[in-house]
Amino acid sequence: MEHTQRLQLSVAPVAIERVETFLVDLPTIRPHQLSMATMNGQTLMLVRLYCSDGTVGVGEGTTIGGLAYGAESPEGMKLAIDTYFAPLLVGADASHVPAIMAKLDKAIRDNRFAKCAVETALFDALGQRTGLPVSQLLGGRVRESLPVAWTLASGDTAKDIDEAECMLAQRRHNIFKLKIGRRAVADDVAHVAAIKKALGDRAAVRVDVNMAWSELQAQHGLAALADAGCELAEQPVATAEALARLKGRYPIAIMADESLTGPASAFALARVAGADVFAVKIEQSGGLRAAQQVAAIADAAGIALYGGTMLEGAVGTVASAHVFATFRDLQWGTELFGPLLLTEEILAQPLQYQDFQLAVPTAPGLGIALDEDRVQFFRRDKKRSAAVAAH
Ligand SMILES: O=C(O)C[C@H]1C=CC(=O)O1
Ligand SMILES: [Mn+2]
Repeated sequence: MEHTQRLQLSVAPVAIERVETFLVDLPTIRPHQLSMATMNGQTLMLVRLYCSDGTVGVGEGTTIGGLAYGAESPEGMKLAIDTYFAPLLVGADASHVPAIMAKLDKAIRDNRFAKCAVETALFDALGQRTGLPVSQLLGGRVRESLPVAWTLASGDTAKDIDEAECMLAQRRHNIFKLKIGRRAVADDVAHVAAIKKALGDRAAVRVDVNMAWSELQAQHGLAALADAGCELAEQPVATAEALARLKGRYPIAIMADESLTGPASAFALARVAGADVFAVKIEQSGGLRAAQQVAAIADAAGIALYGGTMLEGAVGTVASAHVFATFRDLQWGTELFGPLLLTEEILAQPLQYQDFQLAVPTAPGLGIALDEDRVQFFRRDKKRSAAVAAH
């Protein structure tokens, strides 16, 4: 009897009744300097799907520096979902996640970040409906916590060393990614070498060039970085072909980030042996299942895995954590520190970062609850109307 009831529950249609999107603006704890932008704050595009069984799924779309990193901005994602996604979602059976995503893919080109936000919300609601964490819905987790790197990007060597020492003392991070590519190659190398020398064997040091180098600059830079004890360089150059030519020439791992925009690009990069490591990002991949496909391609090609971030807030970070928890191998750990870069907590219960790891939540769905008052407070539209009312 119980079995029959469960079966009915799992096949009974549940309609998406309403789609809500809004922007949340949060300050960063310090300016975050990347080669293409300096961030003083982060904007989260949150989407909520209200379903006929009372479940409400939440998802996040976030990027770096407005349109500096990619073609989708938070404002653009909101517009796309309100105008083009919502009519396709309302009335659809919320439990049929792959079918809904196929419908969206057919009607809407690209828009990977917005699709990822919607797929996250669908899985969150499905998890609440079934009592399962998103990682279980994605096939099952193989680890309960994830190593988390921290990015040093204050723009100042001494400040970065202090920040790293602080993180080591708190046992929060012992892997550091340094953002370089803004200055002359020699200056950047000196910056990295000074940090590695100060930290020694207590920490791993990696760099992210965010495509800023020419191939010739990369030849000089990678050789010098390897000598300085830097273990990995992320996207030193822009193209897959240039990455492939650099890979294997120096004793430093080459990781692809911007070159990965979903499974097809992962396949193309694997074919030219363009990287030692893939930085898998759920938004860049176009969703949670697409990120798993990118990881499967890496596995098949003998390419190692790293769990990347678009500096998402708590919702996108937890969605990523559920996905990365399902990877068979995660040789280079993750960088799921996004919420820690923000001054404000928007969850009722903060995520658990300890002993250099992030714990993957175990409750149904994403396993998190928003602090509704704080979310409402930081909503862009609420702040505007409050300002208008004051005049
Ligand atoms: O990887 C990127 O390019 C984006 C991002 C990830 C960490 C960070 O500080 O910036
Ligand atoms: Mn990167």
